[in-house]
Amino acid sequence: MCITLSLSSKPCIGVCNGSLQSPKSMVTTARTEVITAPKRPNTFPGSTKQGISDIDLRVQEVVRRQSWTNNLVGEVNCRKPRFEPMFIDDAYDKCRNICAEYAKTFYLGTLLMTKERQKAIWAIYVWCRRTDELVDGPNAEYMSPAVLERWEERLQDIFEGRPYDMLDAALSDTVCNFPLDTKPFRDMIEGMRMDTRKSRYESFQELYLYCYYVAGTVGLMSVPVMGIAPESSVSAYTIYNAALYLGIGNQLTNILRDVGEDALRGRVYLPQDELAQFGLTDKDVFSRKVTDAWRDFMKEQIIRARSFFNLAEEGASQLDKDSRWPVWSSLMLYRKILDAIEDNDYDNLTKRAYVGRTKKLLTLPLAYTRALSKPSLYLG
Ligand SMILES: CC(C)=CCC/C(C)=C/CC/C(C)=C/CC/C(C)=C/[C@@H]1[C@@H](COP(=O)(O)OP(=O)(O)O)[C@]1(C)CC/C=C(\C)CC/C=C(\C)CCC=C(C)C
Ligand SMILES: [Mn+2]
Repeated sequence: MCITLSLSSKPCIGVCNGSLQSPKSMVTTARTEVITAPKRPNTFPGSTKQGISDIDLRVQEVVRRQSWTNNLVGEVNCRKPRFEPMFIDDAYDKCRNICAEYAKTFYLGTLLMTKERQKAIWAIYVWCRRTDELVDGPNAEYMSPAVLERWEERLQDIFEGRPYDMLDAALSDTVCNFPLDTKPFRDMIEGMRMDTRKSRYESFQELYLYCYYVAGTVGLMSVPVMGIAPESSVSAYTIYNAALYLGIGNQLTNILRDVGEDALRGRVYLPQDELAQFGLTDKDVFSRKVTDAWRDFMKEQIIRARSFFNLAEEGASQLDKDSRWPVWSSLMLYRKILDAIEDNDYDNLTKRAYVGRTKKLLTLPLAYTRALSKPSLYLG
């Protein structure tokens, strides 16, 4: 299946008519519940040994602000367009089909969620996938700063109830049903900008920022939809952090799986200073030879990716019970990719680590069992 990206400023045929553009005033209601000040950790997982950097603080600031959106009920950020019920059902169906086609296992996980939530997650998935396709997809050669600029304007239109096409309309509807904020969406676009400008990362801090932009943001977008379990006693801030860490863990894993493929595109998403500590350079990446130094380097990278999954675990159990299964599935399946890199004796230069269908299917009931576990009282 192909996701069409229509980025010209011409209106799209048959979809964007006047009836989609009727802004309604925004109603925002704050819940009365009081959020206690989160405990401030001394170090963040992205921190260097030298301490907390500007990047950690910037990312944490976004997480803190997003955790406040969870305290909002009603039509947040909503200029509700007057969609015909059949039109909007069709729009969500299209999102559903794309999600089922591109992310089969994850799609299966969404089936347990409430109807409203699954539709919202499909709409967000499609927007993220289309954003990623701008730089990674078949039309990537047309990528330019202007394209991203236009995509960002379109995002604003989505949030203001002026969707450009059907897939956008599903997201316009979603932002009226859940307290979503534009910031993580904008930051994902910023990640695509970064990807077009940069092909090397000097340190883990730089890479951490990239991972936040392209994947941590997905975690932040997902929590307001998935919901926090009413019996959870930890702060929303802690749960949003766990979501951020799951996104980062997924992206780091993705990077480790794809080192060889990325190198063929001239890209190295590995911290240059850490490569140097193991006596390695870009040349070793491009040579596609798996040496002992490479294996030792990879072992450390895998330990770090796993540490993000460990941090995400407790947060996954704090989500609303119907939303936990897809999250546990994603966490457990991505972890298995790291195991597969080990099974390939750390050859991610010429091989793509792969989790077979049987292993995937066996993981789903295990994830389901984990999803049944109740939120613990204390998240250390
Ligand atoms: C339940 C669940 C997993 C929900 C998220 C659904 C969603 C909106 C996914 C969008 C993913 C997407 C298309 C992102 C665009 C950028 C991108 C491609 C990032 C990489 C995804 C994996 O894609 P793939 O393997 O297909 O990569 P290629 O492009 O083919 O190379 C990423 C690795 C990011 C994935 C990040 C997540 C799915 C975030 C997970 C975090 C949560 C759902 C929060 C859970 C909450 C708590 C409290 C733990
Ligand atoms: Mn991609």
